[in-house]
Amino acid sequence: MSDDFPASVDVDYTDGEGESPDDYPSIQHKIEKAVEVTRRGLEQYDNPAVMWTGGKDSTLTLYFINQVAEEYGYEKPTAVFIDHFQHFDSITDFVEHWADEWGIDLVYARNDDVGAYVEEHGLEPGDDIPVDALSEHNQHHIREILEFEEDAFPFLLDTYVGNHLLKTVALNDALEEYDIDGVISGVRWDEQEARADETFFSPRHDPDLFPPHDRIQPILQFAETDVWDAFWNFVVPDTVDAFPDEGYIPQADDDLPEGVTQADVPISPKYFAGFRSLGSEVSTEKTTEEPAWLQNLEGTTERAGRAQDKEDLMERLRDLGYM
Ligand SMILES: Nc1ncnc2c1ncn2[C@@H]1O[C@H](COP(=O)(O)OS(=O)(=O)O)[C@@H](OP(=O)(O)O)[C@H]1O
Repeated sequence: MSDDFPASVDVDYTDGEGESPDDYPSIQHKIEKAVEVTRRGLEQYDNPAVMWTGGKDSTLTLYFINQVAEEYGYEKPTAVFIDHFQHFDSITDFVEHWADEWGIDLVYARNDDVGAYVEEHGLEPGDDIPVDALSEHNQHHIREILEFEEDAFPFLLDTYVGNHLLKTVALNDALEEYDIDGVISGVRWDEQEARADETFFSPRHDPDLFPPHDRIQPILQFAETDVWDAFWNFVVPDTVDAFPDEGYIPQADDDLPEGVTQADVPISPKYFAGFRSLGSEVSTEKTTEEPAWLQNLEGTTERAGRAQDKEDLMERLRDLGYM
């Protein structure tokens, strides 16, 4: 990144302040804004990276990145997948396949020190990890930054220590290793109260907490239902030759146009099987077998079962650098 970051970057940190999805009345308005933010991000940052999980939000974000990079001739940013050791198996096949298809350089960020302990002791999610078995770096985060005083913590993502070590520390280390100045992510205003006040460009400049960088958030203005609209009307028709150009919304998991299979579309099979979100194997529940986009999106919650969302946990995790 540039030596004089953030002075080298010309973005409006207040863009999006006080707004909600309703301020963008149609899918066209939402897409126009996503393209504008993505273009500015690719133009202004020396070394942006996209945070990609194979989930619908980050895959939609990556679609805008691909479009903008191809149209305006920007280099495609590296995609960072934070491997927290509790993903659904099928997710890595999915990201590897589409990274290859779209010519994306994909890297994995991991907290290797925690990973080594988990592997060596054959831990299952929920088992305890003793603090003193970890590296100084991790112990510094646990004691000084999180101010956690107990001797052990559970190997679980949706907890204060687990989420911070497995995701935020892994992310921070990757920011440093790859010298990333712009983190492009797929967070949305409507998915989590703690994200409702985010702006399209959001500073993370405190060097005591993370390597200084900005967050670039092109799809804040998409509600869950808009994400699916964008997939079936734009992303899939643009990606799959045999898919009708005017778009089509499948009414069941096998209701795909002639000549198109689930493997052809850049939508994880988990959504076809009824998952609404893909957090982790242990924290994500599905409530029905219906494909995600056909469910009662407005009347039920997208993040059923995420302990992370309880009380003020998400807010505290975000203050320390989580997405
Ligand atoms: N493990 C990992 N690796 C890379 N990038 C990640 C990761 N977790 C979150 N993100 C980024 O944040 C976006 C929103 O995440 P989620 O709300 O689905 O995650 S979570 O509920 O907090 O686990 C998410 O988009 P989606 O996963 O598509 O929703 C990513 O852009």
